[in-house]
Amino acid sequence: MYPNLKMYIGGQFVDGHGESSQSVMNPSNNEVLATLPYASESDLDRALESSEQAFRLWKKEPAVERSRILRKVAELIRERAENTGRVLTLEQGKPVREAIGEVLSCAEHAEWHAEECRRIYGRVIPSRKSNVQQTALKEPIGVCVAFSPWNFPFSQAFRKVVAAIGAGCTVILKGSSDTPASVMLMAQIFHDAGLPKGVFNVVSGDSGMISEYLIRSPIVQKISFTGSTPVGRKLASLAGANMKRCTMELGGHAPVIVCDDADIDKAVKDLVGFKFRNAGQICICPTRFFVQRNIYNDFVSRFSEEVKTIKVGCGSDDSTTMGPLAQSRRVAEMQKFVDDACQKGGVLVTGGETPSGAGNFYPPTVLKDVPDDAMFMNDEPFGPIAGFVPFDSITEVLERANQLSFGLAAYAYTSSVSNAHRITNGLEAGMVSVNHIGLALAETPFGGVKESGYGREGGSETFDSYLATKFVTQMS
Ligand SMILES: NC(=O)C1=CN([C@@H]2O[C@H](COP(=O)(O)OP(=O)(O)OC[C@H]3O[C@@H](n4cnc5c(N)ncnc54)[C@H](OP(=O)(O)O)[C@@H]3O)[C@@H](O)[C@H]2O)C=CC1
Ligand SMILES: O=C(O)CCCCC(=O)O
Repeated sequence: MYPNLKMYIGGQFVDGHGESSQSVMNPSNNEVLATLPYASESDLDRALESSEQAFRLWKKEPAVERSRILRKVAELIRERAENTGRVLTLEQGKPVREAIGEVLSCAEHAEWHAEECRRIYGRVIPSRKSNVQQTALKEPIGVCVAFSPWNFPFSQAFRKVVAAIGAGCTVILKGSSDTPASVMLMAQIFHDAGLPKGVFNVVSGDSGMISEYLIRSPIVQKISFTGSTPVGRKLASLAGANMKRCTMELGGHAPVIVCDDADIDKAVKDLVGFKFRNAGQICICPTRFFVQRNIYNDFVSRFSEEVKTIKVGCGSDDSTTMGPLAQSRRVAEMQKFVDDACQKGGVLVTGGETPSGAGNFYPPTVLKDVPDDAMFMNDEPFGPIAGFVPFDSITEVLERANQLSFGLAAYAYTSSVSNAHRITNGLEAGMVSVNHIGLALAETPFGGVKESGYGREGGSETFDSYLATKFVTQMS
């Protein structure tokens, strides 16, 4: 089931020539799945050269042809979703239904970009002289490099690749070392859809060496990264020093505001479902739960009762509703968040204890009365922990929700139009969802503000960072 791992360079699936190697682990049992190919500098040079050569032709490829290939990609994604999802679960751990859903969502991303890439319009600007024609052209910027994470190993990589290719750019992808098969199977789909060689390359190995080498290359025009804010800061600095354009999709610490006039049943169902999806390893995951004081205790107990229905287990088991954490190091991290919150006065309501045995399992955990100085309320837990605090007024809760340097997603539940208006206008976030969980669709912009990054993926903004505007004025 788990494939033999290769890189994809110049239209061929190849081994790495780097000296080191690394095992890819199964998070459900900590067993070795495969050995990760390690790129050498010469491998990276071949990826750079093939991308640069391919760009010379791909940038002139008519949009209708780019669109046709992306539609074929969507078709192949749907055909291969079951197998791709099951492989994704083996290396990342999420329940197989979630994994298949992640892969299928990329068929929608492919179709969105197939439609939108035919609407990359320039414009004619009325000139001051009758014999002068002024036009603003949109042109693909060139060879791009994408660094994608392990939490949504297929969809977070796909968002970058499909936008670059749809815009007429070429792209070198370095997926997470923990989840390499997902991006290799993605390369196979683009290959089988007839994408010309060199338009899409996949490399793997030492993240630090690869990013340093590629970002310093004069061939590369842009980078896109999804991952932690500390790594994002490092890559953005390197990109800045080398004058590369950047898209940064970084960490988050989403506040949830539940007003006393909310539909409690719906809020509990929605929020438990999304909080513990992917074992909470989602950058837009609801994390700090602010609940209005007069419904606080009732909400916490109803939320916790719902949490107890979650079935933790191996992602390949169809009855599992929450899998393990992707890496073993994250289990100790979770315990640190819980112990610190409790030592500082927080109350453990359910979960909160590291189980024994194989696999990176950690129970869905609910904390209440979490003090502001707790690690949990300041650093991104990126795991299956919900922390509750009461609030009294909208003014107070907006101040607390905006307190952190993160600004990715935020949520609110209220039946009051004026509360919804005040909250959506008052929150410092790139995305706000009110009375439902409605983010990360192909047709809607995805991205953050403050230290959650910049740039947008998806929506009508999706090609912006892969295009340059050329102004042409011509006297006849
Ligand atoms: N915004 C998001 O969607 C995501 C955010 N995160 C953040 O990361 C934190 C924990 O994940 P963890 O993996 O431990 O975090 P890291 O910051 O160590 O790694 C995050 C990602 O960045 C990559 N990476 C690390 N160093 C470099 C580098 N020098 N050059 C290029 N890529 C690099 C990693 O790839 P590799 O594994 O191959 O080294 C990994 O995919 C979470 O708390 C969360 O904040 C994580 C995933 C997704
Ligand atoms: O956490 C991220 O990297 C992106 C979240 C996407 C969520 C989704 O696709 O449903």
